[in-house]
Amino acid sequence: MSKSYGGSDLAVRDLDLVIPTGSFMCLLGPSGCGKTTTLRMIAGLEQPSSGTIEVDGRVLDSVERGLYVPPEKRRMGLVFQNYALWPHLTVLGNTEFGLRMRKVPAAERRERAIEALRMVRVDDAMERYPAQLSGGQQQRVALARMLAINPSVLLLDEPLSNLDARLRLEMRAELKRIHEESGTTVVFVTHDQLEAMTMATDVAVMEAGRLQQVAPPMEMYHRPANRFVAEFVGSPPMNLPSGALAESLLRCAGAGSGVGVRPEALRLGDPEPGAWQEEAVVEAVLPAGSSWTVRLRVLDGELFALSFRELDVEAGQKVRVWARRGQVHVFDAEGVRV
Ligand SMILES: Nc1ncnc2c1ncn2[C@@H]1O[C@H](COP(=O)(O)OP(=O)(O)OP(=O)(O)O)[C@@H](O)[C@H]1O
Repeated sequence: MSKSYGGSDLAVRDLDLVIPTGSFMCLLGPSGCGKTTTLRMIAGLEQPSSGTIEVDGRVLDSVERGLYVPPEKRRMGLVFQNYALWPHLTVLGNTEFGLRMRKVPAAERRERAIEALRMVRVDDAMERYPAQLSGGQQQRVALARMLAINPSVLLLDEPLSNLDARLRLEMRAELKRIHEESGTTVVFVTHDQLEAMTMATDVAVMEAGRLQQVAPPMEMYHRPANRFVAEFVGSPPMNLPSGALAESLLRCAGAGSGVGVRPEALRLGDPEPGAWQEEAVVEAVLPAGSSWTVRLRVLDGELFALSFRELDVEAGQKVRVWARRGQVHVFDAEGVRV
């Protein structure tokens, strides 16, 4: 499918994406790449300009056939970044709200709401009002409200971005658990590659409205389809040198127009036979407690190396830097990984 707003440039271009039932699919990409637009089309809040959307063999949108199913008939739950809870309703009241709208009888409503609250672990605060909850608890209630309606697909648009780092980490683990427990298909929009890597069963990377790659996180990490994905996924980002340093790497790794090597693939010291290697000067050592990042000057360029063991080097020191051949990524002139 594609989407253009009012005839302007395409916000989403020829997106062809299959989201397996029960998967946790992260739509990942920089701001403005079309993630939210994609999610809103799945929800039925926007209509595609061309193409179709199908869930379980049921066509929800088909521009060509003039078909459009409104949001409330899609059995999807949508949670935004700003998950407004009703301030005058208790946690239980908020969680029951969607079921009330769907005219579910009172007893069943209560039972389903309590079950959802138990799943997100705020069942001990059912009688409280949103103002009496922490940010993380409010977020959980917003989730419970969606889980209670038993959606076939749960759509989440950066739901963790308003939380502090500690809570975000906790909620990532929680979301993962809730997904595994509920078996619901989740589509999660984020620009945070770590969020995508840690939670998703599948990641779809987008850039400028175009899908770049769909793969399980570790596959995306080890075999990025192109330069964009290689640079976007991973922290610190992949080294993508040019000039003589790139040529040195290419001489070892194979023919291509571009080359990349992840910081953690670079080692210091005696190289293994057959490895790529060069002499380097340590420019800076950046210890971070559990890891060490080193900036190296190599030929006409620089490389960041990352180690999870303490490095016994200091600035100004000469060292040998090396990497296994198989860990050097080669790209062709179009930036596609060879
Ligand atoms: N309602 C709208 N009207 C016109 N243009 C829009 C509208 N919504 C989004 N766009 C444009 O469509 C493109 C994709 O936007 P979208 O919000 O889908 O990106 P995104 O990847 O979710 O970004 P972000 O992470 O910043 O939310 C952008 O160029 C944006 O300016």
